[in-house]
Amino acid sequence: MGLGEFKVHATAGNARRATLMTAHGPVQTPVFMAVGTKATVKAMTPEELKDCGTQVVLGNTYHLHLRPGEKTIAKMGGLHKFMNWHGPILTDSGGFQVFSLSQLRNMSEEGVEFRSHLDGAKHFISPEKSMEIQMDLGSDIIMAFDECLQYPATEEEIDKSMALTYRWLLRSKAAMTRKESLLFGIVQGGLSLKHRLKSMEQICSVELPGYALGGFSVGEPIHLMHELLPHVAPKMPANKPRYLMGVGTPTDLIIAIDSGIDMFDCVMPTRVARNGTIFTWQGKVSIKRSEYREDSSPLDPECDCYTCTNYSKAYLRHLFLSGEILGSRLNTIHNIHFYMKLMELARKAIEEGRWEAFRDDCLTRFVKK
Ligand SMILES: CC#C[C@H]1NC(N)=Nc2cc3[nH]c(NC)nc3cc21
Ligand SMILES: [Zn+2]
Repeated sequence: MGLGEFKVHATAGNARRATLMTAHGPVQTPVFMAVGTKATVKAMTPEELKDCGTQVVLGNTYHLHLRPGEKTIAKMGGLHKFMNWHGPILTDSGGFQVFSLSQLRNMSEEGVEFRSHLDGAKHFISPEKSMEIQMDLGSDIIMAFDECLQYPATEEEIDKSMALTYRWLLRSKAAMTRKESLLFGIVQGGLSLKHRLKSMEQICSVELPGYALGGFSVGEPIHLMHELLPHVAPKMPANKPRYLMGVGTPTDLIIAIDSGIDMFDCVMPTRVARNGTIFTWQGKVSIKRSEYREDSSPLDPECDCYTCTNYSKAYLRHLFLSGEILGSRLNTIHNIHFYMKLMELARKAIEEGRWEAFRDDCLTRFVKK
């Protein structure tokens, strides 16, 4: 397969089993991508990530630009070498983080001037600067620089923001000159089907190796996303990967795959693991519960991860209550393994013509508790 080629091997309704070829190897989809915002997936080594079935790790332009700086990472051989992760890396463009993390100073056609949330220093990011940062990092999949509107917003504000995001996509494409990298556009439009379809028309009119849906899971009731997805995702180019940004729970992933989404990322499995919430095939487990005080069983009897193979709920509860670092590590290993196993089984179910049954079984299992 050539760089950027997206080959669909099997379908089940809107669900697809495909392969995307990147400069650091093939990505089997549907895929869940582990979030490594500051050049690390928190509490896990790259070897542990690989052992859990991780294919793609996410990095972030905003955070890495502020610290340690993309020029430093470039001098150290690029982000793959710097973090010792030699599989595909996708980097977000910084738009979302500037709007959600920094003290926003000044928005213009040119770009965004903002103050660092770390030290208040002034920075400026534009489509060209975002592309330069992501190319310096050596990213395999580069996200276009988009304007991330805060919701709720008026019709006029949404239209204006979509038009700016479109103009910034054209500038991103012109500035992304690294031939090993794949540039993905980002469809905006909030929760209005009319605006989503209009943004999709604009963004997908630009020839690109992949397209993302942004602007969900930014605080809106998740059922609105579930209702919108079947009307939007299947209308995106069928021969290109579709990436749903920042989503989601195991239930969200199954529903989105059923609507035709191929790629996902979410901080949830790693974040909630550190807070003692464990995803299992029987629903969620809160390890701090007193019922687990002398429970010798693993987190999930149906899981074969390192944590479930070697440790009891009693021990993991003890580590959590004691605030031990090992507790975060073992819980994260399990949650990441769970998400990767869920994607592996989804890929097999689509390949083997069992998707509908697998989908329904998951939705029943995950709704408990
Ligand atoms: C509006 C918009 C938008 C999207 N734009 C870019 N560049 N990154 C994103 C990252 C996200 N993470 C989450 N949820 C945690 N929603 C996201 C949406 C975006
Ligand atoms: Zn496990």
